[in-house]
Amino acid sequence: MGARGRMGATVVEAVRSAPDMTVALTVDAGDDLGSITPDNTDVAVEFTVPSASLRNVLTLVRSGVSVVVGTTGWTDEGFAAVRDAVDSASRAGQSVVIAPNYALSAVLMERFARQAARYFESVEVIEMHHPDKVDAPSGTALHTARVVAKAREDAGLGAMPDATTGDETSRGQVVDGVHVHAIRLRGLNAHEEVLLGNPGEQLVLRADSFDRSSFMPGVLMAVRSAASGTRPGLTVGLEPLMD
Ligand SMILES: NC(=O)C1=CN([C@@H]2O[C@H](COP(=O)(O)OP(=O)(O)OC[C@H]3O[C@@H](n4cnc5c(N)ncnc54)[C@H](OP(=O)(O)O)[C@@H]3O)[C@@H](O)[C@H]2O)C=CC1
Ligand SMILES: O=C(O)C1=N[C@H](C(=O)O)C[C@H](O)C1
Repeated sequence: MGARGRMGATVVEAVRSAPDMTVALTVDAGDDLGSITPDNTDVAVEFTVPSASLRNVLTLVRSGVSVVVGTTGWTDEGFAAVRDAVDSASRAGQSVVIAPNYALSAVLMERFARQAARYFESVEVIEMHHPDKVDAPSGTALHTARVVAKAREDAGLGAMPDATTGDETSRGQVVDGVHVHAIRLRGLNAHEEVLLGNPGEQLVLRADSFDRSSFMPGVLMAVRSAASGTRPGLTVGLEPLMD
């Protein structure tokens, strides 16, 4: 799904180049999703737009196909709807993987941020992307902020120091207490920094996807997992597959 888009086209080429995979169908906006069935497709890959992704995934799951999803904009309600649908699916081993970022560098950066969060007073997230991106902040930045906030909460840390008063529009979006800043700049692709601060010291974690090829090993890893049927149900994020 989304085969003519920037990510979709890159995925089509990656699957064509993979020795153990074939492209069954390419589908985009306006095409009939009903053409994708378990008879012609083991795993559908979905990179479309946040407004269409939930509907696409539910349709595919209900038709018996496993799905790997890269589209961003997912909510807890969306995850719950997909979890229910795939758990009550009739085909054994059917699965859905939804990950905001398939680049190994970004997944590892988030893991390191989770490990580090408990040791610092302050944490902020900055994401930087190409200006053709429709959503902000990025799905990855939202996910990172939630993961960091959870790690801080688990460690018993309170609110971060911030003396800002009055108009706070310059302080970014606050996600579970973590400030997230979004930059859109021609020439960039997909980049994220997590800044962690203590009195007299700073740790900067940074992941750069210079090219969409960076996402392909993770996408193919998720496709292989879904095709194997060894991890039925919903998996959120790539990290559980890497472990
Ligand atoms: N998880 C990850 O690792 C990554 C995730 N992403 C995410 O993937 C998504 C796609 O990004 P990108 O490829 O750059 O975006 P593009 O805009 O280049 O591609 C989106 C594609 O989806 C198509 N589309 C739009 N609506 C529908 C619909 N209802 N059903 C089927 N197809 C539809 C568009 O068609 P048309 O142009 O005709 O409207 C287009 O071909 C974004 O949410 C982005 O954040 C991006 C990179 C990595
Ligand atoms: O739209 C993009 O380009 C990207 N989207 C994903 C996101 O929103 O996190 C992943 C990556 O940042 C590239």
